[in-house]
Amino acid sequence: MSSIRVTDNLGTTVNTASEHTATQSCSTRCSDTEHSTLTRAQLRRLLRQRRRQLSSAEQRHASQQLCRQLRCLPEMLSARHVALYLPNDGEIDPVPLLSWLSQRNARAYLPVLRPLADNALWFVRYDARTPMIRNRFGIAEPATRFGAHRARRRPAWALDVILLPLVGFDDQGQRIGMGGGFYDRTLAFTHPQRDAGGPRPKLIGLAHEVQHVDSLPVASWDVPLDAIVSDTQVIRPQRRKS
Ligand SMILES: Nc1nc2c(c(=O)[nH]1)N(C=O)[C@@H](CNc1ccc(C(=O)N[C@@H](CCC(=O)O)C(=O)O)cc1)CN2
Ligand SMILES: Nc1ncnc2c1ncn2[C@@H]1O[C@H](COP(=O)(O)OP(=O)(O)OP(=O)(O)O)[C@@H](O)[C@H]1O
Repeated sequence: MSSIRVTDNLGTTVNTASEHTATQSCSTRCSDTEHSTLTRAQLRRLLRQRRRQLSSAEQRHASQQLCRQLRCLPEMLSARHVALYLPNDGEIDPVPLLSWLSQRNARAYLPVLRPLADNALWFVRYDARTPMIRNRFGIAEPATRFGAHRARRRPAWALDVILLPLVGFDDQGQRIGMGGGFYDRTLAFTHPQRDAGGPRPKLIGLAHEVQHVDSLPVASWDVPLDAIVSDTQVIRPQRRKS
């Protein structure tokens, strides 16, 4: 079984022993050597815990740094239709972009859990007048009845940029999300094995730098990202071959 060594910027070392397990030990910054086996679910829990532990001041600063970098990306500068998200569970906050998008006459969209329980997303137009509800995970989203009108949403292929919330990411552009597969299902048409060359949005993952690990296991359904932006850097992964 191959083992991938994963070191993150907190000094935690994770060796992924297979697609589903990872071995974690503390290196330089930890005094003791602790070994444990991490499943994908455990890694998700660890990284979610880290982002939740950031203080409000750290969150605010990270959000400012994130948005400063996003405002310089060519994809963002040319975008007319941009999907983002309202932060939850310590996610890095892209909301300050809303006023910038509006000044540029670009439209904003939010993910909405599709009502027919197929675990995929709609992207529904969002502004100050949009009626909101809480979805089954407690995240605010445009009301389902509002999004049910086709004119108020946009198919994923017709968006210019989708900003995706990440739970973890690596230098190769791999990501893990909340574990529902919502983005992977919705964006499966962009997968290198399915992509027929039609229009597709640029996929930009957003996360705090504390969610950065050296290497994540790849699942066959994972859609590759065009870029990842954290509070400190922009990563442009090499496009995966189909
Ligand atoms: N801000 C934000 N909005 C988003 C997402 C996201 O990741 N972030 N999503 C991205 O997909 C969708 C919602 N997906 C989610 C998937 C799982 C959980 C979650 O908290 N899962 C719990 C289990 C909850 C339960 O089963 O009742 C957990 O893992 O602890 C939350 C959102 C749509 N909107
Ligand atoms: N294109 C797809 N078609 C069907 N099932 C899928 C697809 N993509 C992902 N899934 C399923 O979704 C589940 C969760 O996938 P995964 O752990 O990769 O979620 P995630 O990437 O963390 O979540 P998200 O995509 O919402 O950010 C997996 O069990 C997988 O079988």
